[in-house]
Amino acid sequence: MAVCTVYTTRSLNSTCSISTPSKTYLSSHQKQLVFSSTDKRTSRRGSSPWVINCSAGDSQTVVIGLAADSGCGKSTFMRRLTSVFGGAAEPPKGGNPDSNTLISDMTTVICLDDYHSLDRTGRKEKGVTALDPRANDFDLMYEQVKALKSGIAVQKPIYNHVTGLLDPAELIKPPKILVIEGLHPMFDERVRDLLDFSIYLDISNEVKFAWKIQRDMAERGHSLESIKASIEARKPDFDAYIDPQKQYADAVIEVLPTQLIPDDNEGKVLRVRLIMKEGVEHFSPVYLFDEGSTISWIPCGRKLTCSYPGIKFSYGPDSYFGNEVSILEMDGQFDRLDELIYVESHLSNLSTKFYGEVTQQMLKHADFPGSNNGTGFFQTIVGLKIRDLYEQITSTKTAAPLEATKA
Ligand SMILES: Nc1ncnc2c1ncn2[C@@H]1O[C@H](COP(=O)(O)OP(=O)(O)OP(=O)(O)O)[C@@H](O)[C@H]1O
Ligand SMILES: O=C(CO)[C@H](O)[C@H](O)COP(=O)(O)O
Repeated sequence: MAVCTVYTTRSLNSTCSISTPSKTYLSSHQKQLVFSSTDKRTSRRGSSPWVINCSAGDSQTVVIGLAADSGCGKSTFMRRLTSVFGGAAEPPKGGNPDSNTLISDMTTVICLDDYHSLDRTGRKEKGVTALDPRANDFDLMYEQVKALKSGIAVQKPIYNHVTGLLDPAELIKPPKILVIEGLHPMFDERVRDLLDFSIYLDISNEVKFAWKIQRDMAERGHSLESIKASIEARKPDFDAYIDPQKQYADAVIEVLPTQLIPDDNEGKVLRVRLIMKEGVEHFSPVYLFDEGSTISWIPCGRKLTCSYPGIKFSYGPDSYFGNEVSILEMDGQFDRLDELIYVESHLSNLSTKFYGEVTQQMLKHADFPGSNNGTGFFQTIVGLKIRDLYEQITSTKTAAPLEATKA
């Protein structure tokens, strides 16, 4: 006898069904569907013939993908994003203290490291890195993201970064906004197709190295040689499996060394480019002064304090992996965050709810890495665009039945 429980956050008038090869079990008017059958379920990691479906109720899970290599600012970005929606993001209450999941009122952020199919020892034995698709279970990732998007809770595995082992699973309920962050959110076509919006953090090698040194030497006690060796060892797989995902992203935040200081090798002043795909549903790219024009702007004058090497903005249309894009670029850093309002007031399509909201968010998190340059600025803007996308998607869904009635 097999017993299966489906938790759904869909409305009470939604219908859930589970199809096995021999029968379809149907349940309506229930938030929790419990059923039993004599069918045998195949292993969780095998190709399961059980298909679980819930009809759309009045709730909707919007799925966002965030891809980047390790140590490239995903956690910092997530903290900025969840702050836009309000409330604190915390690990599941009473669960595994080493859980990688962060839950707030509106958002649940799951880390795709949890879909590593090989633990640290397993990878060592097989001679593969965590970036290698063979070390990850994309079938399970797809099944579970699809279930959450359909309003069904899942038992997600946990990869424990402290022990390097795969821990017992944790229950993840469908949130309003599900963020899947990690190495491979856009690698598998099936998972990619589930994303309502995708972001890639493209940190150039020079900058990645500077950040790694800062964190792993200062905070984790690693040596310079071991950091260099770890970056070199990951590079072939990074180039093969992680980097190519940027072609699918709706927005890319590219972080490069500054061009304002000739031959700069400190990596402290950054040139950051926000590459925004045109024609993405529910997403209108931000622009500077005049949409579609090519602009170069040095705002350092009476209203913005700029010490050496100053700040330079650029904006214009471009092409990226054959796609039409708009690129907003900022090279340099802010001296005074409160003056950011001057820059904000020259940008359009920011999806703010009130004048100065970007500046307010930046001031709120002035202590986060990147708050004085384009990384923090553009991450905050993307956070506001995601809020807008969520509001558009959910309002479209709730408006749809009305339209049908009218017709
Ligand atoms: N915008 C930034 N400017 C300067 N340094 C940054 C920035 N973002 C991140 N860093 C540096 O990189 C480190 C890693 O950042 P973060 O923890 O956000 O990355 P991550 O991608 O989540 O890493 P991991 O996957 O390894 O957990 C930070 O401790 C900080 O030193
Ligand atoms: O690329 C990574 C993503 O965070 C990690 O290196 C990967 O998850 C393996 O983790 P660990 O080094 O803790 O075994």
